[in-house]
Amino acid sequence: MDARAWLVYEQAMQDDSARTLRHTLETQFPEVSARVSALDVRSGIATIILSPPAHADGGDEAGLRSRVETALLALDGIERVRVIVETERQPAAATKRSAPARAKAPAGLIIAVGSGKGGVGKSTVAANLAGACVRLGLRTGLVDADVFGPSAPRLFGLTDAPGLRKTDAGIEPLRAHGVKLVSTGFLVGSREPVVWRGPMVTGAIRQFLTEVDWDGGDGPLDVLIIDMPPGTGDAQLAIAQGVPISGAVIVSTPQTVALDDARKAMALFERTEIPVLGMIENMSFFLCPHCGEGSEIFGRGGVRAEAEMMGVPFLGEIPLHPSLRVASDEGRLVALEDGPLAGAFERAASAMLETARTANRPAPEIVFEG
Ligand SMILES: Nc1ncnc2c1ncn2[C@@H]1O[C@H](COP(=O)(O)OP(=O)(O)OP(=O)(O)O)[C@@H](O)[C@H]1O
Repeated sequence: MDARAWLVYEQAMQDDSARTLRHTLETQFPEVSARVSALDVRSGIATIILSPPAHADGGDEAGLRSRVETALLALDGIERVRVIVETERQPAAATKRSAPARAKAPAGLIIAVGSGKGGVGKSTVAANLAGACVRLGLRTGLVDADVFGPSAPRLFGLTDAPGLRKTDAGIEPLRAHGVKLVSTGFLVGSREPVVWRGPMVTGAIRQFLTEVDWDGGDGPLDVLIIDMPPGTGDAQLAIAQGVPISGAVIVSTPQTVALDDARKAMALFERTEIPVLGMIENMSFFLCPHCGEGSEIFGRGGVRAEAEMMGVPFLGEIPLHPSLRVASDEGRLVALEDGPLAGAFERAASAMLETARTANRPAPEIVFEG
């Protein structure tokens, strides 16, 4: 099966699982089914977003959630169930949300990291670019905006984290490897649920960009990286309207199928007037963990050629290396360790920051004399 056929097959399987899940809820938990505002199944993980319970006291919400989880876990192909319950917004917060959203920038530079298709390593690269920024001495934050497939808890070793809290100053980010971060992955199991309302994808992103206390007394962030969700442009629109975004970085592998999709991702950013800062080639070449030799198995250089063709900067190449996958699974950032991968991420991050700073520098004022 070629890569495209595989993706079609995978999508069909996901749709099938989502249908089975929906049917189970409708037949076994009609009261829950009526409250589903979003449902998604990906890689065996089911995410269900529920609107708030009808009664103010919530009834036995915890018991209900646990019965739903048990029933869904019994279904074929479901390995984990995440139930997120929205809570009603306070009137004051609602007023704040309708105020001009572009008022306050959460960081000096805000950089979205996107890709055309899943599995090219976008989240791994985004997390390690954040790590490289910390290594460069910058106050760094990361928004994991992939609502249905959050990766930050795993990549930052925070799968058992207690969950996000909301204080008077705003949502308190978690912290790992020197990076402040928020993710919907931290909402599940949260003891004090974050107030959550509105369409899930755009609502979550807007809230993460405008209601998080990134400063927390440490000073404002220098750079905020947004790990973008895959999609049709809703997320791009949400960030474009929410904050003064510096630009987007596109991660791609060198294969033709990935490059085709990267081009589409670029078009989505451009449509929402987010400048594309450049492209990064991930899994550029295989770096042998034994001899240190590189083998160009996927056709290294494809992304550089694509970037040149599209007229955007090429920001760097990250080799395919088993230690990167191992570190990611163990919640470590290779960008903060020693070795060739750290060097590759540092070079890519420096190029990204330089391009972002140039793109955000105000044009020189020309004064005509006489
Ligand atoms: N350069 C690399 N070398 C080795 N493994 C890598 C590399 N980049 C990513 N990986 C591994 O590839 C897998 C996919 O990476 P990741 O989850 O970051 O992709 P993604 O594009 O964000 O996918 P999705 O959109 O599906 O979440 C992970 O197991 C990750 O550890």
